[in-house]
Amino acid sequence: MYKIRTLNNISDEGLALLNKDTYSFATVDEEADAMIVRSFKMHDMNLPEKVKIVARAGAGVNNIPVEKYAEQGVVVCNTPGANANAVKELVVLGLLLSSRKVIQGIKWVHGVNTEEVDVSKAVEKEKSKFAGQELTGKKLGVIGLGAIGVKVANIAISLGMEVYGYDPFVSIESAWGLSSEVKRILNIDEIMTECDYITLHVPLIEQTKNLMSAEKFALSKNGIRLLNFARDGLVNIEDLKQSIKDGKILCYITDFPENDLVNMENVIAIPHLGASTHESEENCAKMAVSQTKEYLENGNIINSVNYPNCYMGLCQSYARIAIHHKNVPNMVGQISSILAKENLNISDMLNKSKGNYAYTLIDVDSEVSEQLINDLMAIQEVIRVRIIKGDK
Ligand SMILES: NC(=O)c1ccc[n+]([C@@H]2O[C@H](COP(=O)([O-])OP(=O)(O)OC[C@H]3O[C@@H](n4cnc5c(N)ncnc54)[C@H](O)[C@@H]3O)[C@@H](O)[C@H]2O)c1
Ligand SMILES: O=C(O)[C@H](O)COP(=O)(O)O
Repeated sequence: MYKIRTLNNISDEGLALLNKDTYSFATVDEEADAMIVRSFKMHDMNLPEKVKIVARAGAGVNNIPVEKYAEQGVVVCNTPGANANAVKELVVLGLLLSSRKVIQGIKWVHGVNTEEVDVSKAVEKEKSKFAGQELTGKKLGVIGLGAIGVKVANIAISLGMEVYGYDPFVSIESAWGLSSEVKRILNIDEIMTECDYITLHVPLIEQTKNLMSAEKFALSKNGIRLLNFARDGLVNIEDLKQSIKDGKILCYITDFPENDLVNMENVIAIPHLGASTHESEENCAKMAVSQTKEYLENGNIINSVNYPNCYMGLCQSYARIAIHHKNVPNMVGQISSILAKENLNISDMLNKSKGNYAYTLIDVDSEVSEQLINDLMAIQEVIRVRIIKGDK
């Protein structure tokens, strides 16, 4: 029986995939074999040793100490693309809200004193205050062409925008999905100088902190619209405030409100609703739960951000040995000589690495002794060893 701990509300449709004969819910952290999380900040948490996998039902993993967990032999996975459509749709709304004074107009309508004023007449008098601009023909810069950036770029093309895309690490899959009408930009400064609208779709990592700062705003035209549906921390808030005052930024629309921005003119702050649709929550939860099951039951790693993806299907031998270790030379040699010493026959094997960490899956034809597990754990670079019962 495996115990699952949820650190945020996770969609019931996803949790329903946890069959009751094999899974139950942990009420305290210490009981958990796996944790399923959305934006709960795990950095200050002491992760109990029993936890083997953390599944992020969503994209961003900056709330999880990914490297530290790798060192503890804990797999962290996310659900790439599962909420991309929901975010894309909100970005379209962001483009429109930053172009048309709809929010200001609605506020004005709600403020009309209908005891004294005929609103239908007042509308025609006042509406000129709320005139905006159209998207068609304007230039949009998309920074980050992953699951979300590609969808945003493509829909902007169909809205008649001229789209500039910047992503020095774009994947082949993303490149295949991108409209050929998107102009590939190799230097982010060109996005700043050319575009009327800029939208951010990169992860928050050390290299992207303060990606948008005074130096970049200095390059932009006056009156641009900046959309941030990716993360706070990507935009330097002090520099942003100054650029709004200077008229460089006509509208900053963000999914990540911060105290300094909440009541600022020309800022539209949304309470982190990018992924909050029924469909996206269901998609993310189903993916996170399936990946958790695959790892706990079969040792297979899918969509991991700190260990290599590794898939050997179901174990059709006697048992499967799953070994988390450092990515250093001679690990496979050391592991297989321990198996040979115990006269254990290998029927299938996979070894993969990602950065400083590696993972080896070995299917064996007979029982794995406690001694063998201890011998494997005694290898200095081995972090965790798990035995999974096979079909035979
Ligand atoms: N508002 C929300 O609710 C919401 C929902 C989902 C994701 N997000 C945020 O959006 C981010 C992107 O999500 P995604 O699903 O598209 O992720 P993704 O991993 O599919 O795409 C991220 C892209 O950013 C690119 N990138 C990395 N560093 C870069 C840099 N310095 N310059 C330019 N490009 C760079 C990568 O190559 C990749 O193509 C997530 O990391 C998360 O922070 C927010
Ligand atoms: O990175 C993400 O997937 C989004 O920011 C969504 O976060 P949430 O699951 O907390 O809504």
